[in-house]
Amino acid sequence: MREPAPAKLNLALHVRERRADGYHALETLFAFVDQGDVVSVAPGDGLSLALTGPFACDLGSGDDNLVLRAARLLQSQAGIAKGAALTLDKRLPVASGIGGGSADAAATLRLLDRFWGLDLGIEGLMPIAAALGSDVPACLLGRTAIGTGRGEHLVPIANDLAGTPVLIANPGVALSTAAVFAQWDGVDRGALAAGEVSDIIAHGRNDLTTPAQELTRDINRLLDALIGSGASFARMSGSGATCFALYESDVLRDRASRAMSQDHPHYWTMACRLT
Ligand SMILES: C[C@](O)(CO)[C@H](O)COP(=O)(O)OP(=O)(O)OC[C@H]1O[C@@H](n2ccc(N)nc2=O)[C@H](O)[C@@H]1O
Ligand SMILES: Nc1ncnc2c1ncn2[C@@H]1O[C@H](COP(=O)(O)OP(=O)(O)OP(=O)(O)O)[C@@H](O)[C@H]1O
Repeated sequence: MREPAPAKLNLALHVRERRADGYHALETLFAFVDQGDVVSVAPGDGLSLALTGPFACDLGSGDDNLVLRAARLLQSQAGIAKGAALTLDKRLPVASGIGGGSADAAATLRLLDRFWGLDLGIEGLMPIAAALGSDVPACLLGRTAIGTGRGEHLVPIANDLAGTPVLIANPGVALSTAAVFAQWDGVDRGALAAGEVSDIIAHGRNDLTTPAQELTRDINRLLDALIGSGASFARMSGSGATCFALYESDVLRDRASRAMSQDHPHYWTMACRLT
């Protein structure tokens, strides 16, 4: 049994306030693409995790892996002692702003809900997701949505840009989410616009871009390369350093992808579509 863990994008991310609990109040437009990690499960005694895929070497398969944390939390919340032999095919770069770990945790919850026959559904799994991380509820829902609070209050929205060709690129730099938030200057630059996804993006920002750029100059270089590649739009996702670009056609996107691999051979790229 397998479950996709699609990459998450923050099409816009407005940071409004530093809260007393150390988190930041956000307004963000979450969206997903048609590619990402994959979590699969087979019968097993106890809980175990095996890692495969291009980024397996950047992660441990120990207790702190979000797949095992999600499985353990679900086991204890459901009051069951069933086992699971889990495999994570790690295709997304780690600590890169596209929610890889959050997507894996969410996919694990959906997968084990079926595998263990718990039938909690998305609604029943939501509190467990929120306990695992700010992005896990959005990844559990897996639909275009406006997120508020620390990202866990979600309102789904129809995506007028569904199917749009996307190129996602990372300069090969891992950024700590906490370190990027710590660089935010405390200035509230205003709410998300109302309207369709395309309106929200056009009038939106990623307020973590400048903080992330203070930690790595590669983001400026990557955004310039994407904008110069024929994209109709480019922005950083989450706390970076991954950026995404939207294209008017597959041909333009694929040409940009080839140019990026030639000009920046050490960058990681993924050609995909908004869902
Ligand atoms: C940047 C985003 O990816 C945008 O969707 C998320 O806000 C981050 O979500 P995440 O990686 O699931 O983050 P968590 O694991 O919950 O938190 C990691 C750290 O990021 C900071 N953090 C996270 C979320 C938030 N709303 N405010 C924060 O200040 C906190 O220092 C926290 O200790
Ligand atoms: N399965 C996993 N995949 C990725 N990271 C994991 C996983 N399990 C634990 N982690 C840890 O979680 C941290 C954040 O990883 P993740 O890839 O979710 O960050 P991110 O892409 O910046 O996510 P976000 O956009 O939600 O901030 C990493 O430092 C990593 O060590």
